[in-house]
Amino acid sequence: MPTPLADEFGREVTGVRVSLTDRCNFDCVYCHNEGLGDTRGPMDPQDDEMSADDVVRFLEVAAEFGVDSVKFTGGEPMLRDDLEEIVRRTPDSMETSMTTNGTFLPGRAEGLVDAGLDRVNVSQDALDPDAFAEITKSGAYERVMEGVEAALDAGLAPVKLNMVVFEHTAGYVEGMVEHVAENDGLQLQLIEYMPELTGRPEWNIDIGRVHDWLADIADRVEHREMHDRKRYFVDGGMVEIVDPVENETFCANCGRVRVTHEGYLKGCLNRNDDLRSMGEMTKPEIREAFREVVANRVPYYGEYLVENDRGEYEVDEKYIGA
Ligand SMILES: Nc1nc2c(ncn2[C@@H]2O[C@H](COP(=O)(O)OP(=O)(O)OP(=O)(O)O)[C@@H](O)[C@H]2O)c(=O)[nH]1
Ligand SMILES: C[S@@+](CC[C@H](N)C(=O)[O-])C[C@H]1O[C@@H](n2cnc3c(N)ncnc32)[C@H](O)[C@@H]1O
Ligand code: SF4
Ligand code: SF4
Repeated sequence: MPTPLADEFGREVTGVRVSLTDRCNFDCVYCHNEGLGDTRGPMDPQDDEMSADDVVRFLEVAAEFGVDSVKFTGGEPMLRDDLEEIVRRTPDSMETSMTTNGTFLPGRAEGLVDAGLDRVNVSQDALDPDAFAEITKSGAYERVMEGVEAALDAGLAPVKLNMVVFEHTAGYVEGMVEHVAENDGLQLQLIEYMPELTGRPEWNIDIGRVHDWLADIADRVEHREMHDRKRYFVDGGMVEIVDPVENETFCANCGRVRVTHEGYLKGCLNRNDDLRSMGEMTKPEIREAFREVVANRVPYYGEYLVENDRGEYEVDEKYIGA
């Protein structure tokens, strides 16, 4: 395996997150759409989306640089009819995973596994259909539950359930922790609500309290290398906390480059001032662009944003207009 590229903060890039579309059949109230804003708009295929060839060309270059995992996301990645083709053509050296709202997994999960999908995360913010409908602006609760079943039936266990923890869902955390403890093949990922790209800071809840509660009831706690995330083991279930907000340790352990649906390389979820188009690039040009994007990556909290005397984060002057 080639040695991965590292940025000047010593962060090796071993993973890529590829947004395959910014279209979506849901309209979740909190959605950051991987840093690109609103998902609302037409649901038909759009001309601005990377073709399967473009995605594969990029992944082949990333694999040459020792990137050993890819996450397909969106928008809703399963709105892409050529997803199976993309997964099939993903370099074998990469662990291939996807984050989806789950509605299209029934009928397609098995084909995706045949194509080489290794893992899936399904977003499920509550076990209550009414709360679910209110958050996602959709009535597809049953369909999502069927999607989780389809993924398990296709052999994708453990399936991670993604739950964004914010004002609307805080009351459902305990039930979700019990749910994954009681059901084999499920894990829970509690994602701190990120207000950076969506506004509405009033929806924040204190994720520290969730950590404390889990630490009290957990049999065991582990730290994952990626982002130094904590994993709590509760009654046989696994609960991981994703807490990137104002978390310098999280950013210091961040080793992933993103690609937007339009084929822009993006060094950080929270930034849009470092985008670099791959457009019609040839492989040698993509290699050069990838090297540059990695070289220019900086931890968002702690470097791009620094804490001032009042305890607020502000952009370090050296990055303004850079
Ligand atoms: N700020 C920030 N948030 C992230 C990062 N990675 C994941 N997140 C948040 O966590 C959400 C869920 O991530 P997923 O796409 O399900 O997957 P993951 O947790 O990154 O990866 P796995 O656990 O390996 O499946 C993202 O949409 C973000 O909201 C990151 O590098 N930075
Ligand atoms: C943008 S979605 C794309 C994939 C797919 N449509 C889905 O919902 O799983 C990826 C993940 O980001 C999470 N997410 C979206 N907006 C967020 C926010 N403001 N804060 C924290 N997580 C967020 C979602 O819950 C989902 O798990
Ligand atoms: S399903 Fe995913 S992409 Fe769609 S609105 Fe919800 S979080 Fe955003
Ligand atoms: S640097 Fe921080 S905010 Fe940016 S993608 Fe990495 S973990 Fe997320």
